[in-house]
Amino acid sequence: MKKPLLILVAGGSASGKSTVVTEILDKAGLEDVLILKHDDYYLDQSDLPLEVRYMTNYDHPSSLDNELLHKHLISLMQGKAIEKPVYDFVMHTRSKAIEHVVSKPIIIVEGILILENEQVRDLSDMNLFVELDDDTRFIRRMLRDMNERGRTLESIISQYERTVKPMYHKYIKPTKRFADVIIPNDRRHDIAVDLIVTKIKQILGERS
Ligand SMILES: Nc1ncnc2c1ncn2[C@@H]1O[C@H](COP(=O)(O)OP(=O)(O)O)[C@@H](O)[C@H]1O
Ligand SMILES: Nc1ccn([C@@H]2O[C@H](COP(=O)(O)O)[C@@H](O)[C@H]2O)c(=O)n1
Repeated sequence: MKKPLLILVAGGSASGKSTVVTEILDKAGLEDVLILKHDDYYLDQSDLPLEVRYMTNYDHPSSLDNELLHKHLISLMQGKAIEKPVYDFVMHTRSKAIEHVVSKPIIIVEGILILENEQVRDLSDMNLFVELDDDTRFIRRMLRDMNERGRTLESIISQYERTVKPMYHKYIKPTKRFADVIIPNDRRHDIAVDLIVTKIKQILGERS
């Protein structure tokens, strides 16, 4: 098996990381792709009471199990399968489920802090950063968290002010400097997507 192509996709919460990844894959006509969410690698907190878990700073690098992610990426890059944790956003911890995940020729990992860890960056072939202003991201996150993550408006606002916004500016935005391409999600970004698609095809061609 050829070495898989690893792409890391960072950007603030609700900046459009998943949406842009879908756009890239559709445009490239790529199907044999493994998409991993860094969110699944939040540390297990099942030993803590729920009230304490509510207060965890989920936008700080220390909330993520990068050691496990790194180990899993090494295995996947060697063509081996992994047993991946599955995160439960309602209970704020890992769920009891474990997912058996097989390696694919293209591996994409999305996450707010995916470009923060040097060991993970060292494995990557291409780093992308999706950019969107704070206000639009806040509105999109609010709608998503109420509809999909079981949150109240009050909890979304207080979490945003306490951790999401300050951590974005302290830890997430600075990782833009590690990006090969910055994708603006508040205006046309078809040129950025085309360049990325061309580069993916070039690397895959060289490896075949
Ligand atoms: N260009 C866009 N225009 C309008 N809505 C968008 C756009 N990009 C993403 N969204 C919406 O914003 C929300 C967050 O997008 P998503 O791709 O899930 O972000 P992320 O993966 O960064 O958290 C989703 O509801 C998505 O449909
Ligand atoms: N228990 C948790 C864990 C994480 N979050 C938030 O998720 C955001 C990252 O996910 P995106 O899909 O938005 O990139 C991050 O900003 C955390 O605040 C949470 O609310 N609860």
